[in-house]
Amino acid sequence: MAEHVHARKPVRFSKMHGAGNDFVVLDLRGAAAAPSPELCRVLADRHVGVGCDQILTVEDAHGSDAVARYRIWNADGSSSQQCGNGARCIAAWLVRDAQGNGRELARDFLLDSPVGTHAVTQLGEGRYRIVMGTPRFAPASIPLHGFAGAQDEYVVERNDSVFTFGAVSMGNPHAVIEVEDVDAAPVETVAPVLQSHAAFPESVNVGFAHVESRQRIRLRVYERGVGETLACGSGACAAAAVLMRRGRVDRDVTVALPGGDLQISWPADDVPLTMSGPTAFVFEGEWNQ
Ligand SMILES: N[C@@H](CCC[C@H](N)C(=O)O)C(=O)O
Repeated sequence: MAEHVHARKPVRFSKMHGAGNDFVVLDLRGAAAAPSPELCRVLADRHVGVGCDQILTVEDAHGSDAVARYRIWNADGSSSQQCGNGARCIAAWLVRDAQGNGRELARDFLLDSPVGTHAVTQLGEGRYRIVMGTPRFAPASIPLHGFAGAQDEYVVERNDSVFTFGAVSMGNPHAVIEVEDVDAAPVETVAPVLQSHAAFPESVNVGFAHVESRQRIRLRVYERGVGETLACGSGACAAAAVLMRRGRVDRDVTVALPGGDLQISWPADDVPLTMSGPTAFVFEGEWNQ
C-alpha cells in the first residue's frame, strides 16, 4: 500500500462544516494511506478543487475502544494535531455512516485523534459535545520558546512592535490576544507576524478575543495553514481557557465566532474542557484529478 493517496483515481468525499469551518472528509478506513500534501492543497483549493479549510480523514481506530480515528490536514497541506469543529463533524459523519449500514451508534462514544481519545455525546439536531482534553499552559507543551514557566500573558517583540498574548495547547498551539473591538482587530497583519515568530517553532493559531460579558466571548481566529476561518473549535477552547484562567469569564461560556456559536465548559483547571456545537452535511462528491 502506498504511503500517500495521490488521487490518480477518483476520490469520493463528503463536504461538511461546523459553524462555517469547512471540511472535505475522506473515508480511509481499511487503507494504510494518508493524503499527500499536494492532494490536500488541490482538494482545498476553492477554484480548481472542492474548497475547504481542512481535509479530515476517517481511519480505523488502533487498539482502542474508539469507533474510529481522525486526522487533520490544513489547506496548505500541513498536518495538525487537533481540530475541534472537525471532531464534531467526524462524529456526525460516523453516526450517519452507521445508520447507512443499519446500525445505531450509542449516544456516547469514543473517537481517537492524533492527541488522544475523546468522549463524544450526541446532543440531537446535529449538535455534538466533545471532551477536548485539559488545556496545557506550560510553554514547552505549546511549544513556545523563550519562557520557562506558564504565564497569564507573554510579550514578544518583532521589528519594534510589541505583541502581548496568552498561549495554550489544546493539542495544537494557540495564541490569544484580547481586543476591544473584534471587527477592527488587526487579524491579517498581526497574526502572520506571530505565526512566523521564532517564539513559535511550530507556528500558531492566533485568536482575537473580546469579552462581551462573563458568559460571552466574541472571537476571530487566523488559523495556522489556512488564514482566517469562519470558526475554529480548538481556538474557541483556547480563548475560553485563557480567559477563564485569568478569571475574566465564567467557567461556562458561549464563544461567538463569525460562522456561529460554540459552548465551552471548563469546570476547573485540572479537569478536561468540553466543547459543544453544530455540524452540517453540505454535499457528497467524487473528485477527479
Ligand atoms: N479549525 C480547527 C483547527 C484546525 C487546525 C489548525 N489550523 C492547526 O494547524 O492547528 C478547529 O476547529 O479546531
